[in-house]
Amino acid sequence: MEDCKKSPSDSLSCTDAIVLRLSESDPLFDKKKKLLQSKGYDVEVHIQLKNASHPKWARTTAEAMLQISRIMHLDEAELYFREDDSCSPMGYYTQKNELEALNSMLSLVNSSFLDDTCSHKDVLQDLREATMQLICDFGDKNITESTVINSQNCDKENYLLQWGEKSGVKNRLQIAHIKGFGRGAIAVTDLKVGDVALEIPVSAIISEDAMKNTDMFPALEKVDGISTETMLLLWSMKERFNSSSTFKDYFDTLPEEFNTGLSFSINAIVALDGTLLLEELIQAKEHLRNQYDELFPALCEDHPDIFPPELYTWEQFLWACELWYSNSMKIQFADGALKTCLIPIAGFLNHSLYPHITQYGKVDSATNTLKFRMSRPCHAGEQCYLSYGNFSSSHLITFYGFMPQMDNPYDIIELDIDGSQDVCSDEYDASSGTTHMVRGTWFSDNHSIFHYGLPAPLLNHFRRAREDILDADSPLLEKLKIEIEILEDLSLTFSGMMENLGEVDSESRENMDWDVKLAEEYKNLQRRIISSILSSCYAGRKLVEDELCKSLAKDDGSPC
Ligand SMILES: C[S@@+](CC[C@H](N)C(=O)[O-])C[C@H]1O[C@@H](n2cnc3c(N)ncnc32)[C@H](O)[C@@H]1O
Repeated sequence: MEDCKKSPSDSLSCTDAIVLRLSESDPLFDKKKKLLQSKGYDVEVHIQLKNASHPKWARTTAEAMLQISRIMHLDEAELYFREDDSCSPMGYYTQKNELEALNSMLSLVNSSFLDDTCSHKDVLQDLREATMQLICDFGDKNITESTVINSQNCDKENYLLQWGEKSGVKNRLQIAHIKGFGRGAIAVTDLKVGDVALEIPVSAIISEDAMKNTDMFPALEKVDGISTETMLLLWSMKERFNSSSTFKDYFDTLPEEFNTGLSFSINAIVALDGTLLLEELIQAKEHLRNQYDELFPALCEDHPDIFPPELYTWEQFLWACELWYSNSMKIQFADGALKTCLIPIAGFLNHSLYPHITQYGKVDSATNTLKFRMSRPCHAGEQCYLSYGNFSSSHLITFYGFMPQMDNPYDIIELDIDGSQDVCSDEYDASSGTTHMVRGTWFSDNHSIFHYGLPAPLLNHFRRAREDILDADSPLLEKLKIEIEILEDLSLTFSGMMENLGEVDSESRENMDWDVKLAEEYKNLQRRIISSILSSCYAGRKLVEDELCKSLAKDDGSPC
């Protein structure tokens, strides 16, 4: 799941201003700086509280802060696909970016509020309300379908909740079986922005500390080059069968099979022919098999009492890999240490592109607990979602075994084009030197001529490649001809990709095994993305040809 990330903005508060500041340690600092500057902002923006003069100040200021905060929270792909001229002042990049941007504003306002030196509490209160209102307005525009919930009896899960209560867990979630999700967490009461849905004491978190107190640790320490994560994984393979484990109730809730891409059958792998996921899965599995072969049977032979061979088979190793990939979280502890952990109860939270909880990776040093705070409201009875990260469907299939139901803006196809030559001089230089990519063109609002719903950095890359035959003063006619060439080249590339995917499987999904079904769904998604690009190229070509025709008619007076 998602790493605990340092916020891209180091924002400050002071007595009479709120300061939004882009952190210099942000790996995308230069690109974001240019984007901010192109919109008339600096990397540090002071919001003067004493300027709050008119009744609409709070709302207008919150909206302006949001524009800045959005940019500060963009990731690489969001930055690449941003659309300047189509983005209305209140248009958002992705739902996750919007929530992060709004919540970081809220925490900034809240921390100013707690600052005793601040003499503008009434203004801050208005700003807080305006920000909360923006979160609610955004929620109203993005209503997620209510999920059919089957609240069956969950004995093992209930034991775990009881164990949690005894261990000091504070919980406002109930566990239920949800169609299409396995188990999930449901809000017991209405949860507001900022409410803590779940609070787990550090003592109830499974981290390397549990493993370091066992007789396994001294043996593992001697293994050359072994990582702490691998030690922990090997520990969990045995601990799951330990009837006196502190975490027995947690291990009892884990499934016998995880059904991630790592356990795809050969039929599912074959079904992925023509997709990049095929290669990704094969490589991931090969990597794990090599890792297993490096450790076993050697460890079992050297320490049969610590590593009983029947617990350390390849199948059990793969199960543990799937457990850690699909359920672990990277947590920053109070001493600053970053550790990969399993978190009982929090492990029931499913992923969404429009999550309720976005920031959860840092232990609160005052309480020594991990808090799962709401970034948007969740009504009683609704499923409460987490964000596992900005992952593509191929990553989610490989390591989690599912594909999001909503359109995923992180489903990108990277193109084998060298972008390092893109030394920038135009308005799109924020993306120079990056990998070029495409995604479903339905995400774009701008399908007009010279845009076509395709990413500007990609189009500009191709335009630059033809710079020797074109300059800024070239006649429109020449420019249009080049546009046609670019669209033709793109059509050719993507037609080839489409052909590689082969015919659509006509077999009914009902009769397919889970993995073949998932593989087919993934392949259909790839077809849909490529088809949208081909349609955009086709429609774009028509637009350019019409323009070309008009331009020729103007030049020689003939009718178009
Ligand atoms: C951390 S666990 C969440 C709890 C899990 N549903 C269970 O029953 O134990 C992660 C797993 O939940 C499932 N999952 C998470 N988000 C999902 C989603 N949006 N759609 C379908 N399955 C999801 C996947 O099987 C994933 O590997």
